[in-house]
Amino acid sequence: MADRDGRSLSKISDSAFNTSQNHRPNSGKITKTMSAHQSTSRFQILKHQVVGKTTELTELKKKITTLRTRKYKHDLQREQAQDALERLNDQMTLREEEMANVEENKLMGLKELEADFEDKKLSLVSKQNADLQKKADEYFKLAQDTELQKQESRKAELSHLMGEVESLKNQISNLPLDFQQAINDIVVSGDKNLELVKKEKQSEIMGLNHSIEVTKDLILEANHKLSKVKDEVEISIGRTNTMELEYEELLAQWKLTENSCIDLQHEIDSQMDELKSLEDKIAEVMNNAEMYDANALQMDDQILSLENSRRNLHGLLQDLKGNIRVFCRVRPLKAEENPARIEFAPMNDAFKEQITLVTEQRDSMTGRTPAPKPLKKYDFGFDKVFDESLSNSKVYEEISELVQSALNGFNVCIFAYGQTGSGKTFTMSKKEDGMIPRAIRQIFEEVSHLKQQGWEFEIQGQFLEIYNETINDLIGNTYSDSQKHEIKHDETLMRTSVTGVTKVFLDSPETVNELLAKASKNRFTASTKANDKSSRSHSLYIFEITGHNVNLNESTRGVLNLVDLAGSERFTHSQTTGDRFKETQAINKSLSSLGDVICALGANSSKQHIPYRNSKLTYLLQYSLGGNSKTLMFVNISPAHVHFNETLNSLRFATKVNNTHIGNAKRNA
Ligand SMILES: Nc1ncnc2c1ncn2[C@@H]1O[C@H](COP(=O)(O)OP(=O)(O)OP(=O)(O)O)[C@@H](O)[C@H]1O
Repeated sequence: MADRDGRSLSKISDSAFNTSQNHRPNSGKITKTMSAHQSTSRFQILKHQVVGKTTELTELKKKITTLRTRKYKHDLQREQAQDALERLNDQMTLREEEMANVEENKLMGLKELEADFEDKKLSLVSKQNADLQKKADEYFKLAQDTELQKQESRKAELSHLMGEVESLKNQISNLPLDFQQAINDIVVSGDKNLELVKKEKQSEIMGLNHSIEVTKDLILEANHKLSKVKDEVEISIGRTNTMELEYEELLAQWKLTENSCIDLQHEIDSQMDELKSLEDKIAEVMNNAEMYDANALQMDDQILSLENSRRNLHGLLQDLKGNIRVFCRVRPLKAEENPARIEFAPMNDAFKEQITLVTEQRDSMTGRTPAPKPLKKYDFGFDKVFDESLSNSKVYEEISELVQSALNGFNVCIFAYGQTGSGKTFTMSKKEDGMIPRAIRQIFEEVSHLKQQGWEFEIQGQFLEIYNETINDLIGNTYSDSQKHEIKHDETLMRTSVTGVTKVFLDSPETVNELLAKASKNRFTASTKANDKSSRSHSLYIFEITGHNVNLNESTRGVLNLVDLAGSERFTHSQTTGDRFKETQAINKSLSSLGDVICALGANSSKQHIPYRNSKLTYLLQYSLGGNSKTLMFVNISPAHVHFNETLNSLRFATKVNNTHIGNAKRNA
């Protein structure tokens, strides 16, 4: 209830109570607990960050391991490919060597064959020549021997010898032919042998050629495989290069990551330190909080008792100010109005604010001011005087305590009194700015504030008007002049109700504003039908506020009546008959009844009859005008000189009200 206290006691100077409210230990406890909560939530955030960073680190490590495995596999493949290449190179070298050997063998075989053939040929020829020579030598020797023998027996045997020689000659002639034949045979057989050897060697050569062809095919195949392997090796080398680049990139990335991991680790470490110190602080705060909780319980009791004192002090302050107060408000002169104006000379004294009406003494016949200008002054004193420069917000500052009283369980009546056009509606109902919208906002703000201190409030509203002593419901679905609404009083509970008038539960300023708009629309519709009736009807906005506090075991019920009265102007000649006369009569009756009731209440005699029944207005407000209530009347006045008399009358009526002192107000039970 600090605001309640603050607001109600702000007017009391040197109020140590107010100061102690602002520094009460309970608020300290809340601050420390909040700081403990903040530390805890900061700790949670840091923890969350640490978990996130650790996960990131693990992911990066996994990625690096995968890449390392991939690199290792590629390296292995590359090495295998290089081995295969080397093996193929070796095979190829072997094959080439084999092929060279085969070629060499072939040439050597051929050379051997040729040499063999030549040797055999030469030995055969020399052998035949030697045989031939030998035979020739033998035959020559034989011939010589025979010659010698024949010389002896030549003659005898000449013929025989001659025959024999002849036959021998034949034999000799025949001998070379055989011999030739034999040589020929030997050559033919040598050739045949040579052919056979050749054929043999040729078939060997063909076999060798075939194996050379096979070897060539193998070499071709090996070359083909080799180029394939080379291609693969090229690809593999390309891949390896890419992978090496990738690997280097990853390595750089890994380095960076490692660095950021290190930074992160540092950050984590420092955050962990921070967390640790926060945890220590939290533990300390929690310890303190427990201590504060214990103190808080004690404080709560003190607050409850202070709250009671505050309420009593607030009541006392209101009593000191008097239960009926009058605020005078002067509206600005309108542009379209005659510039001739009443002069006001406001001045303050210790208890009242003074307003002095200064007017020229005019000649009643000519209406002109005779020279020199004699001035006439009328002095009035009210609780407050607001000059035309003051805004509604300034005015509201002065009434907010009264509105607060309704929440504290008092009946409050705030009237706006004055002639038509003097600023009553501007003061009371101006959209969002008037006393009614401002009071609504304050009530709902206070209700939500007091909720924290265990107060639960219920607000109900009735919006109605009194025109020609007839009550109309301004927010019912069937606004109609003909509908009869009766005022009922419960004398035991001191409560008033009006039959058939809509009573709504109000749960937000928005709901109230919607209803105010509806009420104003209904008034406007009716006023256009009935020749500006709105100026000649009283509009009443009644808020019933009930509250209960379980902690204090206390209940309150206050009624806030906000009333925009009908124009207070007197009869004019044009109003002596017809509806206007009736209207004016009804307004005058109700306004003078209001004055009479207030005066009777001020007479302060228990036996004094209070004429509530003299008008619907006073009868309806019976329980809100008595000693149990607080009343504020705005007297709205115009500065236009043309309204001088009405202004004077308004100020006189207000003075009558202001001079009344009704006993101390009591809260409703
Ligand atoms: N304090 C003010 N500052 C500026 N303008 C004002 C002020 N008071 C009244 N007015 C203006 O004066 C005119 C008359 O005011 P308003 O309608 O509030 O008078 P009223 O007394 O309620 O009249 P009625 O009895 O006809 O309802 C309006 O145009 C209003 O805007």
